[in-house]
Amino acid sequence: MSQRKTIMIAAGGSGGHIYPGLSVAHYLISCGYKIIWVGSPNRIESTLVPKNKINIKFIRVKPWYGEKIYVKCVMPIFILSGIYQAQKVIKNCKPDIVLGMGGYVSGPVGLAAWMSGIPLIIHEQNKIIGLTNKYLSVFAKQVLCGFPNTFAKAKFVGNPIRNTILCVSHPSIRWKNRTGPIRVLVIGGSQGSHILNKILPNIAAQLTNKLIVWHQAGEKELKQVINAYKAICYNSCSRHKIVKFIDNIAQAYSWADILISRSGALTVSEVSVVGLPAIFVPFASHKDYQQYWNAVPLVQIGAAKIIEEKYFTSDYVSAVLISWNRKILYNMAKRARSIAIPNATKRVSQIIIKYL
Ligand SMILES: CC(=O)N[C@H]1[C@@H](OP(=O)(O)OP(=O)(O)OC[C@H]2O[C@@H](n3ccc(=O)[nH]c3=O)[C@H](O)[C@@H]2O)O[C@H](CO)[C@@H](O)[C@@H]1O
Repeated sequence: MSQRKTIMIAAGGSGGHIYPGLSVAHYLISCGYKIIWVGSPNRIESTLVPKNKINIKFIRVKPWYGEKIYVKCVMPIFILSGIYQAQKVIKNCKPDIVLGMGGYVSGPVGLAAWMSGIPLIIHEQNKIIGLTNKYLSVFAKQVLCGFPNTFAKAKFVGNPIRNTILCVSHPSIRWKNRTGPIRVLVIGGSQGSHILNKILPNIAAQLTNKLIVWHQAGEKELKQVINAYKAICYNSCSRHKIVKFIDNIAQAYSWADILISRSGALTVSEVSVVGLPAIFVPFASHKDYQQYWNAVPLVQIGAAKIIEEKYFTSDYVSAVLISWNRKILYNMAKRARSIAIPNATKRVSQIIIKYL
C-alpha cells in the first residue's frame, strides 16, 4: 500500500453527513492514506473537520434546487461556479479517488471528479435517496447506502458510526442498578429542533420528579429554552441540563434511558448501535419525508415509536412516557441493537481501498 494515495471526501452542511465522513477519514488515516476534505467555509464542517486534524479545502456552493423562480433562474450559474471551484481544488490536490458523503458541496465535487476521470464513490445515509446523490449516482463507480433497499444501484453497507459511540457499553451494563427518575435525552439533530424546544419544557413540568432531562436545544433557541424550563419547572429546573450542542454524545447516550429526537439518519443508526429506546419526531417539511422512513425499521422491531409533529403534544407524549417503565425501556434497547450495523466504517473504507 502506498503512503501517497490521497482520498478526497466531500461532505457538509450537517452532522448527519460530516460525522460518518469523519469516521471513514480516521479509519483510512489509520491505514496510512492521506485525506483531503472539501466543504463550505460557512458551515459546520469548517470547524468540525479542522478539530479532527483533517486538512479541509473550501468552495462556495449554493443549493442546486429550489421552488423559487429566482433560484431556478440562477441555478445554472451556481452549478457552473461550484464545478469550476471544485475542479481547481481537484487539480491542486490530485486525489486518487473522491468520496461524496452528501450535502450540497458533494454535488460539484462529485461532478468535477467524474469530469477529471477520478473514480467517484457516493454514500447515502438516509432511507430515501436525496436529490444530490440521485444525480451523482449516474456518474459514480459505486453507490453505497446506510439502509437496505434504498436505491436499486446501491450496495448496503450501513452508516459509519464514530468510535466513541461504538464503545458505549451494552444496555445490560448501563441499566444495571439504575434507579431514580427516567433520564430523557432530547436531541434536535445537528441544529436543534423548534418543536422539541417548545414542547419538552411542558412535559418536564407535567412529569415533575418522574423524569430528568438533558436537552440539546441548538444555538438559535438556547436562551428561550433555558427560560422556558425556568418558568415552567420552578424549583426543579436546576436538575435538567440544557445545552447548545453535546460534544460528547456517547456520554449522553450512555446516561439516557430514552431519547426523544429528530430521526436524522445518523441519530437513528447510532441509537441502534448503542441500544437506546427512542421517540422519533420526523422533520415534517422534507419533501420525501425521509426522517419518517429512517425511523421505521426501529419502530417495526419494537425499539422506538414515531410521533409525528401534529401529534407531538405534551399531554400525549407525557402519557406515552409514563406508560413505559425501566424494564420496558431496557427491552426496547436490546431490540434496537438487534438490527445495528457496527462495522459500516470498515465496509465503506474497504470498498474505497479496493478502487485505489
Ligand atoms: C433537517 C435535515 O435536513 N436533517 C437531515 C440532516 O440531519 P442532521 O445532521 O441534523 O441529523 P443526523 O441525525 O443525521 O445527524 C446528527 C449528528 O449530529 C450528532 N449530534 C447531534 C446533536 C448533538 O448535540 N451532538 C451531536 O454529536 C449526532 O450524534 C449525529 O451524529 O442530515 C441527515 C443525514 O443526511 C438527514 O437524515 C436529516 O434528515
